[in-house]
Amino acid sequence: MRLAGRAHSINSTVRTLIARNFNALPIIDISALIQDDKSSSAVDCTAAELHKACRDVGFFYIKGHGMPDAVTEGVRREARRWFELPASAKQQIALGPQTAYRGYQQLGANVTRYDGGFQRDWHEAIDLYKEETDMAASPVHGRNQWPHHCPAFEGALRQYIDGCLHIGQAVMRGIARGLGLQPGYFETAKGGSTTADSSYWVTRVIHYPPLEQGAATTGSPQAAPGREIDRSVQLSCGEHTDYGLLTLVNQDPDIPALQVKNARGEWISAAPIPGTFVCNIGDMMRVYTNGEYTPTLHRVVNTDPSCSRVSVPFFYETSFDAEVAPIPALLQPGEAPKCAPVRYGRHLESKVLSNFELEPQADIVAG
Ligand SMILES: O=C(O)CCC(=O)C(=O)O
Ligand SMILES: [Fe+2]
Repeated sequence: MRLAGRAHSINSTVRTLIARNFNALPIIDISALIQDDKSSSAVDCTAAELHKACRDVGFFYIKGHGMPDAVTEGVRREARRWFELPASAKQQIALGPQTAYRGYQQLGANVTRYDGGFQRDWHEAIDLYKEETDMAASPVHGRNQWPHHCPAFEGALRQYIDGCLHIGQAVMRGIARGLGLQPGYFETAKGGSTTADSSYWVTRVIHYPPLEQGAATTGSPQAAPGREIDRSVQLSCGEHTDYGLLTLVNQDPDIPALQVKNARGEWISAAPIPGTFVCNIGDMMRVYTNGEYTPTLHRVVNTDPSCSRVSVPFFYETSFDAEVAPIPALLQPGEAPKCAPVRYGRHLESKVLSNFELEPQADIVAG
């Protein structure tokens, strides 16, 4: 791994393409990182595993993360109850530009854009973001719309977010170490701040009904005339990469729905494994590593005809204002940066502002 020096014996793009022919996702025990024993050789081994997984797959499971099952299961159980509420109750915290895109998105409001159009994703969700103090600085800055009328759900969510921040920080320290950087690199690299408190975060609580319901509404005349793509396969969530550093996915057991694309174009199942999170790296890691780590396309297809699925992805990010650029120490002598610098918050805004088609859809009844 990096700690022993970085031998670029073959062109890194060629190597990435060869390596990305994965058929399964690695499972990595991160308990040494959670214990934060800086001198432990177990930490070095874990860092090496993370490096290989980020470079060759972009996805991996983590176990030994320390979050009790009661927390991961509790947040999904309370979410499921909340999504069973009548549509009118859920719409009380509806998201839109006026709520800084925080709150409830009804079924089909989230879209995946393709050349020439978009397809509605067949899910409903609650979106929460870190609350920044300067509300005027961004269209996504604002107060969250917590499900106040369900205290058990709100409590479970807050506990879950605290735990995910801790796990995200530990995994990013391992990734930094695997790259041969100081373990705290992704904290100190954040626009001059030196505390983990500057990490931005996003969480999305998602409910995916079985897809049969969705198929009937694809191409409906009420939906954005002329622009919706009539694709034969309705997806729960269309293919995409994530926007930031690291995603942790807490998903319902027994319902394989998350799929990850390998270099041969095959969709590999990231089926649930009890006690684990599925993790993946996002767009910012490509820039930081000058393309050595690339985010992997993934999608969600809930093919179970009888069960809806709940997942609660947590996105552990760099600070909102971070100027993300290839890390000089990761460049080979004479290697030019090929990834243009990007400000994380601007990247997030551009994605969030194009994620939704919020006009009323007369044919879709959520709840
Ligand atoms: O629900 C899942 O398993 C993953 C969802 C996802 O990819 C996302 O929200 O970015
Ligand atoms: Fe994703």
